[in-house]
Amino acid sequence: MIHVTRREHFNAAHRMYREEWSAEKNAEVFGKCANPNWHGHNYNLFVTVKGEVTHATGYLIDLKELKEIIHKYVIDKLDHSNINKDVDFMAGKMASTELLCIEIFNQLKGPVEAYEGVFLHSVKLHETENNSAEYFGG
Ligand SMILES: Nc1nc2c(c(=O)[nH]1)N=C([C@H](O)[C@H](O)COP(=O)(O)OP(=O)(O)OP(=O)(O)O)CN2
Repeated sequence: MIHVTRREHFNAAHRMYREEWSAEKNAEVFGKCANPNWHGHNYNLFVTVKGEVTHATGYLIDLKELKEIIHKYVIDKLDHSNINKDVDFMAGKMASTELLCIEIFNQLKGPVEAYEGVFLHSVKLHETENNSAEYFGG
């Protein structure tokens, strides 16, 4: 069993707030992240797949193909987007690092595992240099 990781990058805007809460409560819970002016992050995404190496190629999966999957299902939707407003798989969800990480995993699981013998192991998402979330499914 080998683990192979592809790193990707996207820029996106978001805001942490709940419509049903007052401005005061949003500010109390989310601090500067609730500011009505949207703010952006330079996100770094790490997608790890696992399985056995194919003898003939020495590959688990061609990383060019993994890149294309990540772009089609995730990056093309998120890059230069407003996560709260523009991204179909985040509709109705809080734009936190945790939920974004989980939903990216859910987007990628089917397309990655359409490759025989390839399994999605984890998705790790850095919102800032210091803040990240990692999801292993389930
Ligand atoms: N559990 C979570 N907590 C927070 C999240 C989150 O997604 N999940 N998000 C935020 C903010 O959106 C943002 O990530 C924090 O920004 P900031 O405090 O500026 O983070 P830095 O790493 O740049 O700041 P340092 O304190 O200088 O490390 C807040 N909480």
